[in-house]
Parts: sequence; structure tokens; C-alpha cells
Amino acid sequence: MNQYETLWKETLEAIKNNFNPDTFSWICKTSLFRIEDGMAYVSYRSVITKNIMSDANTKDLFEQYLSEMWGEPVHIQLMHYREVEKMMPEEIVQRRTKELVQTKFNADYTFENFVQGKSNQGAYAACFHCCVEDSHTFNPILIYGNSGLGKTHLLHAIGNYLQKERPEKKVFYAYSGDLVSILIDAMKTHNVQSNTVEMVQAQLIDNDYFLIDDIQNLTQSSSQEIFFKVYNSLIAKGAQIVITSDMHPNELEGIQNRLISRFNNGLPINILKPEFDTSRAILRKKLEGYEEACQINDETIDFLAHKFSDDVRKLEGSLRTLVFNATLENVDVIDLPFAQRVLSGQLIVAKPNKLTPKQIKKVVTKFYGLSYNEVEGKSRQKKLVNARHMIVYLCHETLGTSWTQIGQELGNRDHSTIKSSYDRAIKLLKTDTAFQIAMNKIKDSL
Ligand SMILES: Nc1ncnc2c1ncn2[C@@H]1O[C@H](COP(=O)(O)OP(=O)(O)OP(=O)(O)O)[C@@H](O)[C@H]1O
Repeated sequence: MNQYETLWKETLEAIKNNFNPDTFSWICKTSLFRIEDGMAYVSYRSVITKNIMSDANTKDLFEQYLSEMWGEPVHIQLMHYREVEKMMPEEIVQRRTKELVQTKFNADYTFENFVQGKSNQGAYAACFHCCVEDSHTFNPILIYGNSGLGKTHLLHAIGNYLQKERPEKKVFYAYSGDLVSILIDAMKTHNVQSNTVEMVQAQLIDNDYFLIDDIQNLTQSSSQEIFFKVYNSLIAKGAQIVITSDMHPNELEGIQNRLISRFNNGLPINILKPEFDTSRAILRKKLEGYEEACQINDETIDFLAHKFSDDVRKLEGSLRTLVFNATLENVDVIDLPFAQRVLSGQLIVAKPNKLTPKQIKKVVTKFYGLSYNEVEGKSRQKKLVNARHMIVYLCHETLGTSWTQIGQELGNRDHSTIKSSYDRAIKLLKTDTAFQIAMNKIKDSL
């Protein structure tokens, strides 16, 4: 936190009791980003927040506390956050980089929750050992393999392990697309005064572990220049680099040869689709969270392990669908006929040759009575948002379409937006009956 963030946090804490919780939740959506010549610049996002903050009494209260804490009189100047971004692009780049550095790892993606088998034990061992040993014999570790086989899970497991067991270690994790966008912004805002590129480089190098997910998306050539420098500095100072990719380094297209040869210098490890026994063990592990809701018999576990083992995400998806339907229908033990009936939609759409992301988009937009422009656009109307969640979920679960590709289908939305839309769809499938029914109807028409 910089001095302004700390000051704002303290001010909010001090005046909190003067407002009802609803109003205060809008006030909390502000931030103080600079104090200069007696003016405290505060950014807001919505008109509601602006109106609350513009009220004379509220403003007086804030100015009084802020002046006290700052040590001299200050007046508040409200600004829309977009104006702030234009006014101080280098601070924004710095803040975004810092946000990446302070990554929160997915708490479920731990080493304990990762089921080992022949298909993935090399990748598991390499990731685990690099956390407990400082010699870093294999650097970088590059884990490659198809979608949904646990690459991201292992990177998060490294992050979770280090944050818990070795909190003194600095860990940086980024999806390569997010890294590229930061590097591009840094280059755009770079000038003699601000030196944004050097600043971002320094933030990236100041880490003991550097984890990059889906390196195949680092195709933008000028960002590869910066990445190359960062990479060399990290290796020189003995930091561990772990990278994932959907293909072997030699097959990476659009990545400079000097980077590829460096990736090959370390330890490329292939992660394969889980063999039958591992798939069964993964299903059993994932079932642990649902034990209260229902049981599933061995025959059904075997059936799922056979059908969906090429992508663990599909294994998980089939299990979630079964448990959800079992809860709806009050079924205590899921057996094979029940599974076959409930999953019939998924079994049909599992024929990927016939179905494309475009077709899924077409069927979903038709179901909701929307146009392509509407689903690709920016409106947050519930129907539109649900349609987008549905498209993301179906493309990813049934076709294994990458986040980037789905983003392109949905008006060039970025990777993280698509990933959180997918998470939202999963939540809705558990909690929103209308969404589940709509999903089943759409699956039928696919
Ligand atoms: N061996 C495993 N044990 C337990 N869960 C697993 C295992 N392999 C994969 N998973 C689970 O499968 C899901 C997909 O895994 P993950 O996101 O790590 O795949 P990925 O290889 O990174 O895919 P992508 O390339 O599409 O990003 C996650 O929920 C993860 O927890």
C-alpha cells in the first residue's frame, strides 16, 4: 500500500460510523490517489458514489478527517476513474503490476488436492521439489500438455505452498496474456521522466519464484524483448522460473528462438491425460466436497473415468452436473442409468467435430432471443450476462475451447473476464435452478 492508500483506509475507518452500511459500501468504492497543493484527488466509479461523495456534509466530514491525518488542510476533488487513468498512466501500470505481484492463489489448487498418477507425477515432483529446495537444478521447469490436465493447478499449488510454508519467498504468478498487456502498457507510457519499462522490469525481477501460465500467448514481439531481459536477470540471480504451455517448447509459434532455446535448457515435462485409475482417484477426490449431498456408485465412477478422462475439467463438470441433478431429484445414490440420463446432453455434445464455438453462440443467443451484437457488447443486463456465462461454460466444458478463443467470440473480452465468467456459470449451476434448466434445454438443442 502506498501512503495515499494507507491514509484513505484510515480515513474510511475513522468516519465509517457516520453512515449506514449501504451508503458506506458505495463510499468504499473510492480511492485517494494523490494529494497536491492542498487538493486531495479521489476517484469514483459510479454516479451513485459520486452523488454521495458530493453531498456537502459528507465532503466536510472527509475533508476534516483527511486534513487532520495529513497534517495540513486539504480539499477533496472528485474524479472519474477513467480520467485518473488518463492523467497518470504510469501509476496505473505500476499498480496493475503490483496487483499481479500480490496474487491470491486458488485455495483449492494445492499439492494435497492434486492426484498423482503416471501421467502427471513428473510434473508434480518437479513443482514440489522446487518449492522445498533452493538449488533449483532445473530452471526453468516447463510443463506442457493439453487443456484441463492440471498445469494451472500445479502453478497455484507452488504459490499456495510457498505462501504458507515459506512466506519470506516472493512469488509472482501471471497468465501470459495479462503479463503481455502490462508490458505493452509499460511501453506505451514509457518516457524519459517516468521510465515505466524499467520500473515494471524491476518489479518483475524482484521475485524468488516466477510462474507464467500459458506461455504460448506471449507472441507480441516487443513484449518478448522485455520478457527476455527479465528472464535472464531472474536466472542470473537464482530465482526459480516455472512455465506452462499447451505444447512442447520446440512447437511454440511466434516465440523468439533465443527464448525457446532457454526454455529447452531447463526441464520440459509433458503432462498427459490421466490413465483410468488416476481418473477414478481424481473423481473420488473431487467427490469429497459433495459427500453430504449424495453418494455415487463404483460403476458410475468407472463410466465417467472412461468417458471424460481426456480433460479433468470435463470429469469435474460431469460430476457437478450429476450431483446437482441428484440434489434436485432427491437421489441419494447416483447409479449408471441416472448418470447416463442426466449426462445424455454432454455425451452428445462430446463429439467435438460437429460442434464449434460459433454454433454454441448461435444456439445460446437464439434461446435467449438476443443478437450477436448484444452478447458481444458491454451491457450488463441479467439476460445478456447469463447468455455470456452459458456460452463460456459450454464452449469450455464441451469443446475445451481456450479462454482466449472464447474471448474472441465474445467481442474480444480478455482471458480473466472469460475465466471469471466460467466460475460464475459454475456457481449459477449450483444455485440457480432457472439457469440449470436453461442449460439443459440448450444442451438438448445442441
Ligand atoms: N491430477 C489432478 N488432481 C486433481 N485435480 C486435477 C488434476 N488435474 C487437473 N485437475 C483439475 O482440473 C481442472 C483443470 O485443471 P487446470 O486448470 O490446472 O488445467 P490446465 O492444464 O491449466 O488447462 P488450460 O491449459 O486449459 O488452462 C482444475 O479444477 C484442476 O483442479
